Amino acid sequence: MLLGCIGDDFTGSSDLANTLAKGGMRTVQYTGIPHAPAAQEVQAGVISLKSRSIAPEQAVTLSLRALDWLRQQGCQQFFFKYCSTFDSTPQGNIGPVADALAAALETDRTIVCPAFPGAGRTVFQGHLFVHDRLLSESGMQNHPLTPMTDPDIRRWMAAQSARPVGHIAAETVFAGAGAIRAALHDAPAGHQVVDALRDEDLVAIGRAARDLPLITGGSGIALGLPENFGCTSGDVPWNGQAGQAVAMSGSCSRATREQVAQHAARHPAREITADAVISGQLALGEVANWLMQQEGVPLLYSSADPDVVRDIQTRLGSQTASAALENFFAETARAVVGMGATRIITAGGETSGAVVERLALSQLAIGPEIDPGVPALRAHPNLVLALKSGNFGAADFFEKAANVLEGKS
Ligand SMILES: Nc1ncnc2c1ncn2[C@@H]1O[C@H](COP(=O)(O)OP(=O)(O)O)[C@@H](O)[C@H]1O
Ligand SMILES: O=C(O)[C@@H](O)C(=O)COP(=O)(O)O
Repeated sequence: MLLGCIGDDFTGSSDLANTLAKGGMRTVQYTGIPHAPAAQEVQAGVISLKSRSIAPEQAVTLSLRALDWLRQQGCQQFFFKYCSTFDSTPQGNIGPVADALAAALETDRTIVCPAFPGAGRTVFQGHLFVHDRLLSESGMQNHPLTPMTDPDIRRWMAAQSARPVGHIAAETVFAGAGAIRAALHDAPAGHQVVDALRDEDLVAIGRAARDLPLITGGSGIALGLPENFGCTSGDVPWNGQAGQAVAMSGSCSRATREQVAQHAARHPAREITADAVISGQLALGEVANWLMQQEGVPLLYSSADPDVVRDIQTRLGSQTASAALENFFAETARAVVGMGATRIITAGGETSGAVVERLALSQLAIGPEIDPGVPALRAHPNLVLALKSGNFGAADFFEKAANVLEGKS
């Protein structure tokens, strides 16, 4: 293994694995820290953790254990993947995990770059934009677990990290890999937030980061990495999977809410609420049966508007509401797979993590891209998945994913 990656959630990890696989690296996504060595042919290993919204010290412990395993596989470079909308709180977990990984790798400098222009995320003057809005006005200020209320990544990172936070500005990035490498070399020790507006900026940053032991960022920054290892892009093979498809959405992000509305107009869809789950009104077996009996691509969703989420969180507490819903989706996924569902589509990082952990899948092979940042994944000969990041995908994502998983594009 050449490149060892640690993703702080499952959708983000599949996003990164997608970029590396498209870049020609033989990539595997591991669900949690593997118990056995990697297969010999794997060049990039992406360990998915559900560490974005847990206590910082737990996230650090898990990430260091993942690092140990990746080091044992012989990796030459390490990548800490977080969200392109920098999902975190002033306590973490990006800063504490980046600090701990840098300390373990005995490196005094690394880069911080959530940019992903293909999905509309750019960093300029140290500020993160989602399309033409600042992060804090993009809808991410209403995220149920990690509301992003400050678009200045230097300030948000500095709140979380014990290390100094610097900045490499767009003018330097536009001057190319040599200029970025020199800026990294001359910068004082610490984390450098790097501006990036275009894919070519990310490729230049990737080239400049060739000798850094640790890189941190969104999947965009991985665009330039396969080339550093002599890999060139190629087609990702896929055998379609027939059988029952089931979609589940626990994401309340803006893009997902649109996808849910569009899907519900054409396919069977059923809403669940935290109240119904917690009060025990909702019978898991009945919901699973309903999903398995539907035609088309049935969707189970809790996705709701910010005012509805705020009301539930005020009454129940955000952790209680999230845990109840994540657990219900995970148990439902286990039930429908037990009943023969072969294509599972989930929306939302935490939601997807809960589902994949409950399905006890050890690793996922990377297939073709469904929409930017979302690959088709094969868990085993009878089960394929798509794990959609909350804000990714076109309005018809669920139907499109079911088709790509089936081998119809
Ligand atoms: N209606 C709702 N009310 C409160 N919390 C919700 C609701 N629907 C989903 N959630 C919770 O919000 C969180 C959404 O996070 P996640 O699944 O990571 O989505 P995203 O990828 O959009 O961030 C999950 O913990 C989920 O259980
Ligand atoms: O970088 C991204 O935006 C994604 O890869 C990602 O991490 C998304 O996380 P969720 O929106 O929580 O699914």
